[in-house]
Amino acid sequence: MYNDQFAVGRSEDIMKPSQARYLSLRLTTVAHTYLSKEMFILGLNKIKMDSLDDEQLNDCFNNYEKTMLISDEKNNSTNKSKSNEVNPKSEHLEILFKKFGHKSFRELQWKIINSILSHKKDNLAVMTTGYGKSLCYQFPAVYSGSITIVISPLISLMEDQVLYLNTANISACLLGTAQKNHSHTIKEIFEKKYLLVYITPEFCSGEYGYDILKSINEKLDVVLIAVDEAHCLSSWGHDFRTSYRKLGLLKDIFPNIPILAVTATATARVKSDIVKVLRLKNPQISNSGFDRPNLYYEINLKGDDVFVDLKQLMVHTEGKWAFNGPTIIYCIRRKDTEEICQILRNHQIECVQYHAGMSLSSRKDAHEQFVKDKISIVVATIAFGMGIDKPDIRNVIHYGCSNSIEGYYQEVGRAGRDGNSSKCVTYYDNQDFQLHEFLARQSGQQGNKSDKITAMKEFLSTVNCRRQYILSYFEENFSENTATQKNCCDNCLKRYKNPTIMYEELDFSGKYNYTEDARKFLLAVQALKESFGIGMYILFLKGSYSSKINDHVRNSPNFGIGKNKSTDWWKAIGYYLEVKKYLRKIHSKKGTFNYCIFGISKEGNSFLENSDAKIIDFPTAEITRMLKKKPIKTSTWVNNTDCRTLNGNKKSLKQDDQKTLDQDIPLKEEVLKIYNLLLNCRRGLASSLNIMPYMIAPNTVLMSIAKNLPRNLKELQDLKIDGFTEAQISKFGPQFLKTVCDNVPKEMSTKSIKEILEQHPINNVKWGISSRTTYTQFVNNKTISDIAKERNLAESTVTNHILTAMKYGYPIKISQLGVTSNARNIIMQAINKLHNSLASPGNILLKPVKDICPSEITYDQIKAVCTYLEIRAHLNRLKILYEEFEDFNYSDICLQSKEPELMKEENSDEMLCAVVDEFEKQLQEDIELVDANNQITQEERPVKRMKQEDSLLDSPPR
Ligand SMILES: Nc1ncnc2c1ncn2[C@@H]1O[C@H](COP(=O)(O)OP(=O)(O)OP(=O)(O)O)[C@@H](O)[C@H]1O
Repeated sequence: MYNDQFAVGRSEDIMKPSQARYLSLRLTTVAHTYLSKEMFILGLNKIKMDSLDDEQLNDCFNNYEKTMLISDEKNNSTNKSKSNEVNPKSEHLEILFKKFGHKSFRELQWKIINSILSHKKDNLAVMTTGYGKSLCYQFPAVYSGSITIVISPLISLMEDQVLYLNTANISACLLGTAQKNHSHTIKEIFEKKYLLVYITPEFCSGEYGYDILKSINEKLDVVLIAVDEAHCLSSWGHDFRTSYRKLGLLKDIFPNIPILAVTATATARVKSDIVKVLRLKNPQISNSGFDRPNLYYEINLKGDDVFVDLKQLMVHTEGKWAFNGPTIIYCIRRKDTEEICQILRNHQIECVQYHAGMSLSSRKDAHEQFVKDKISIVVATIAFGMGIDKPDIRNVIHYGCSNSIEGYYQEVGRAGRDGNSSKCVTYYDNQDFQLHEFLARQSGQQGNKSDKITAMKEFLSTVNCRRQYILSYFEENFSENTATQKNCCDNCLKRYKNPTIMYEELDFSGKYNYTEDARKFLLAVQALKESFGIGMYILFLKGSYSSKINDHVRNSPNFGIGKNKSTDWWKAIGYYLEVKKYLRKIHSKKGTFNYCIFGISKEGNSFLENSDAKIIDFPTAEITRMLKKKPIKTSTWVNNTDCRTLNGNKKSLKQDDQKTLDQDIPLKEEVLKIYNLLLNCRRGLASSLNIMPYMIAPNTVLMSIAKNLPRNLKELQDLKIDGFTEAQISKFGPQFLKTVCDNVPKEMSTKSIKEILEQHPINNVKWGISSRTTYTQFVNNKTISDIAKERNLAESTVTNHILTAMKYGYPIKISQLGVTSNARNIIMQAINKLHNSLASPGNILLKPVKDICPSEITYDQIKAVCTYLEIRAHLNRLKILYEEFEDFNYSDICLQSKEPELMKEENSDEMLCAVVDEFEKQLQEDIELVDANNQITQEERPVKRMKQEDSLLDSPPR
């Protein structure tokens, strides 16, 4: 049986796995040498793909992909020599900026677009949520003036895109089997009125649709066929649609037009399915990776009170609790969505409910209220899924865990599509797993789903970086060197706060010794002949009098060996042993009743047999909760390892990481005020035009306007704000400008530090010719050592010149002076330790600071930090609103004392908090002193350090 549809399940008529494996590997070898990817996949089909197990199939693809990668790299390096072809030309960038509002292409976007426009190549692109897949198929149409046909699974998604494109003056239409005005739209398509034609897969495969598409191909110029959410065509994907399966006919209709298949997630099996079903010819396969550095992952056990749990993520403002931005709360069951909605409403919190049991019109209504910013919380089952194009969702909360990492990744992927920091918080308990397992048994897909649930358990209980866990789960070539950051997940945040000194039972590296507990548990399993579920083993360990335990078992020498620990403790140990595969799960069936029992795995047996074997590992979340806390000495000098160096690999921040950190910077009250007014203005515009607010302008655009306060169209255009197209500026710019002009009195504008320091110079700053020369060279990209050599000066003299320039108001980034955030923290802690203050650092002696810092901290780094502190103190005393240096606040990230978790947890990063508190206190005292001298009342005084605004779009995940 040569199977055409290799992804249809396992055939009975199979060859032996070893045979299949041999063949597949052989084929891989042959493929490396002779075959295109398409041929390779077809070849694999012929050796009865369904006879391979997952591992074998993955091996095949991994081998193949590795070879492809190597040959791709080779090709790339040869291609790069013809570099004219590789880089976008000015005409591409012009269209990109005018029509889409972006200044440059993201790396894969251009690679794909170029291959379509220049080489008519088929493409399969796996790009993480928010990467910018749509540009890949929209740009070729706009650039070439020819049609792109886009096939997408959801009408609502297509409607949104059509609306958005039309708002941006890009002509687009939608054709679906259920659409009215068909004939009129079709007539307009043939009149060449549209560049983008969105169609449903059903329309495409119907007879009528087929004919229309055929004549489009014959009569019009088509540049590309795009298949969005392409994973839907694979039954191995998580959203299989039968209508997608028929999309192979696209190659019959458009034999010479390139196809681009895009999706956010695809395993090797799904990718092969896509290539096969769509009959892609020697496709270029691109993968953006799965990293979402702007997402913060946090996992908690459910508490006794839902509202108390949710409150942890809210802020209290104007007498009400609220999340800091649009929020989705996912529940496993419909009835949970009802309950949680009710709980929120009882606390006067507005929310809408969404699940598949609601009528279509109520679902549509709920969806609309959420995406149109009328209501900011939706409590939903996972039915609220694909098609949510809202870019500014700040929180995705799971009240009840997902049943797979794939599902979790998709669900949390809805957060932060605009690239801004967003939180993904899960509350779970063991009943969630039981529920998922029950549902898996009901669906008859127990084996596959059960493995996925186990992986989810591992993710929930891991004590390592969760971001790295996700990446290692999806990425075959994942390297543990992927940079983490202190705010990428709860585990990293905890590690950042140094957990090793927080619990008595942990060793210095924060690990727990599981050996004794694991041995006891496995002995219980052995005593009960590996025939029961976890509950029964716990009864044995606890020496229970339950009638379920018979006398024979009761007489076992190990009966009751776990009496001294609680049932919850043993449950947690049981789950740990399951996740770590010391226990093996056995699915059984009695009549129609499906159940699971646990036996001892090979690893479990070898552990039991070797009395010297030890299990020392990080504690799971459940275990951590039950550990005894240990008081922390407040005077401890915590030289925290920056989380980025977790694996001992110091890595510089990636651009996106930097972006996440930059968003942590608190904003001035005036900026927030204008920003909120602009949000209102946008809401009004959206409602009158009946479109989504983000189609008018993304939040980031409004924030940029609020920060820069343009007063006329030219000033607005000159800002060249990313994501604000020419069409949007001309349509909506005037309204935003009016909002700015009506609300910002001219004299209230903030001043640059340079302006302020010119009028109010810092005492004794001499801005001589030598300093000026150095500064000019420095801004012309010469390094400190280059300048020193060229001018025959000591490097420290050059650094002094640059610091003088800073005191004179010239914006210089502290990072340009070689001061990393870690070094800065260490120096600030040292200064605070010696001077009990950071607010008046004028008289700091450098040597004592140097003496208590690690040896790698240099005098020049200390001088730089002192200069920053000196300028800040000076500005704060003047009490004039100022625009920050580009990364002036960067040196202040650790001074955000308003981190809820940092403040909430006992024994938290005490040293840092002490620094923060001291700094704030001193600052307040200084201000009060000046106030008293100048007789200025509190009300008159402009606020310098701004409060974290509740509705702030950029508020950092903590
Ligand atoms: N080259 C670019 N430069 C800057 N921003 C970009 C660029 N390309 C896309 N974006 C922005 O990225 C965001 C996400 O784009 P898009 O909706 O196309 O992503 P996506 O990959 O389709 O995500 P999803 O899987 O969530 O639908 C949008 O706000 C878009 O404006």
